[in-house]
Amino acid sequence: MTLRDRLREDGPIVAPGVYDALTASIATEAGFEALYLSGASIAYTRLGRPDIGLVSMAEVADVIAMVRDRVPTPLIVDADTGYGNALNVERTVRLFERMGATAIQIEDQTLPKRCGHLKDKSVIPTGEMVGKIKAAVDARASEATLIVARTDAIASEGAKKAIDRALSYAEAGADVLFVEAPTSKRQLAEVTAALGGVRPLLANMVEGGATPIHSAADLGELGFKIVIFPGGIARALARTASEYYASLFTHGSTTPFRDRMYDFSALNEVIGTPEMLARGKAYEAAEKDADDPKAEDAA
Ligand SMILES: C[C@](O)(C(=O)O)[C@H](CC(=O)O)C(=O)O
Repeated sequence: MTLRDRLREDGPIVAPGVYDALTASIATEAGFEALYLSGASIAYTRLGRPDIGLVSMAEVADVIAMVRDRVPTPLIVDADTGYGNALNVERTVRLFERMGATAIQIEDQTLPKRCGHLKDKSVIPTGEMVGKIKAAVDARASEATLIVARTDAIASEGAKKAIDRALSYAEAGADVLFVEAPTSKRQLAEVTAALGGVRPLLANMVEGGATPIHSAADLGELGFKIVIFPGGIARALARTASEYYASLFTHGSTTPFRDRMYDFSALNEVIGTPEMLARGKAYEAAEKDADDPKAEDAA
């Protein structure tokens, strides 16, 4: 089922953040029906830096391709501002779609953008963003590719103006609306009351961010259709990494940490080593059969 079809069915779609092929495959194995390729998590893990517009279009495209090579799970890709104006958006949408994005999210921040949960954000004029959404819709090769329009306007213009912007972006052709960083349950409900009947809505859960954390079930009841937990995995892994390195530094051994780690064979299971090696062997056997004239005669 395409993500577009799934959006017409009941129940919220929970899309956990991923930032590489390993996290994408582990999340898929856990059972999630869609994944969110988080720009923040790429910045945190690849650059060890904040989500302030440092990651380039080509770097994200690379990650999409590597995730796609590993899992077929629908992938919602964070394209930040589209890396420039409407013409940059065109190129971004074409490239990300080719690499395997299922949905592409474009936001209305000025450049350089910053994480929606940091202070001092600013937004471009509504008309300019409408042009960028139109460019995104026109640039996609397939109707199956969804365009997610995000507005960051709550912080600078308030919820009412952010909702008006989202309505304009829907009119421009956006398939999914994402009003970033409501600061209370009341504001989350204001968003769903105004926009729930217009387009499927996306809610963003950032642990310690501006929006109070709710479960996917609660957000589904409020009227959200997609719930992302974009940076949670980077926060969980960063904490594990700190504790792991501190333990190794103190003890000069990984043994005290062993019950919190996969061992060699457990990780090999996670990354599919036995299955891959078996496939390699099967190809070797096929190659040998093809070289062996007796095998050909027998066939
Ligand atoms: C959704 C988001 O754009 C992301 O990059 O994943 C971020 C999330 C985060 O910083 O944890 C955001 O701006 O909300």
